Amino acid sequence: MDASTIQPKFLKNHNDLGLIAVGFSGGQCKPGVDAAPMALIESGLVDQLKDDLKYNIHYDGQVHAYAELMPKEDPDHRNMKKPRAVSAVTQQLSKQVYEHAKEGRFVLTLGGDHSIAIGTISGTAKAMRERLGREIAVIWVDAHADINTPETSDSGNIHGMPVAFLTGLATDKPDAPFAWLEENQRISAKKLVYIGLRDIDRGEKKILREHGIKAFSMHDVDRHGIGKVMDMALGWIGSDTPIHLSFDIDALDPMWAPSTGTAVRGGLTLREGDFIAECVHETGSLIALDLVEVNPSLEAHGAAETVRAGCSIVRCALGDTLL
Ligand SMILES: NC(=[NH2+])NCCC[C@H](N)C(=O)O
Ligand SMILES: [Mn+2]
Ligand SMILES: [Mn+2]
Repeated sequence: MDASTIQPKFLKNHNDLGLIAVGFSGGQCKPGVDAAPMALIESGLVDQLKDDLKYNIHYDGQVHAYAELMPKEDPDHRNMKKPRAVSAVTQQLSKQVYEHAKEGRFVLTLGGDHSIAIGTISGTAKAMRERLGREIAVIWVDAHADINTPETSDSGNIHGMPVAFLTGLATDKPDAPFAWLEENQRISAKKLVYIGLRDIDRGEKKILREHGIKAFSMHDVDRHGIGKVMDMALGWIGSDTPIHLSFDIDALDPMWAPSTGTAVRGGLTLREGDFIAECVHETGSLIALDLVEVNPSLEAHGAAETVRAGCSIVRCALGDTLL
């Protein structure tokens, strides 16, 4: 293994990487997803990035639980569960991501549940607008679309809503929890691409259709193969747009990643997941990666395997190659 030979197009220093460990589980109801960053790090991920892939890692050495930000009371708001906690954490995370991204560093965020993407993507979206005057594209790899609005969600879990807030399909009134999210922190629904979908709520299907959002479901992966799907996904984005990759481990089939809160059968193989990450890396446009929803406390016998799958995805996105 050696440092990647792909020249990054939108980063300042080839090998500078900002790492943020987010031990937050408040976007859904199952405890344990907050332990994922430590499990990923303990299994050697950071050392591999440093020693094998030669990244210069900027890491504060903490797993952020944001305990100091937790509200005393957090009643439901528009059917959302723990809205103030998720809002406070994502607002703070957005600033952390922005600080790294505006220095021109790659930003790697280890979650945590997928609600944290409200923080990560808003942070890179703002930084890329300010630093390069560009809008970012988002590749969302997931069994789920996570594009429920508070009103279409059955569960009220905010990890099923981040894309609605990030695209502005959902907004909050002034003084409401998500009022902090500003226009320059949002992304365009036209620059969003999904891969791996297979469990979409009825309201979400309507949203995807009505807004013409580009989505490659498992049906498309079966029909075309992952190679063709990646060509189409990256073709849609084009070669001059910074890419934020948000990877939910439940995109993988539970055979490879059983330890996750909302597992759905019929998913990607581990190789297909790695291949997606490799292809996005090869574009040279990748500026940030989220790895979310690993929950080592679920399906405990499969936890080590799930963590290993997560590490593998991260390494591939950061330029590790088979040969
Ligand atoms: N990030 C995730 N794993 N999201 C699962 C979302 C499941 C369901 N669509 C919901 O809104 O609750
Ligand atoms: Mn999911
Ligand atoms: Mn998700």
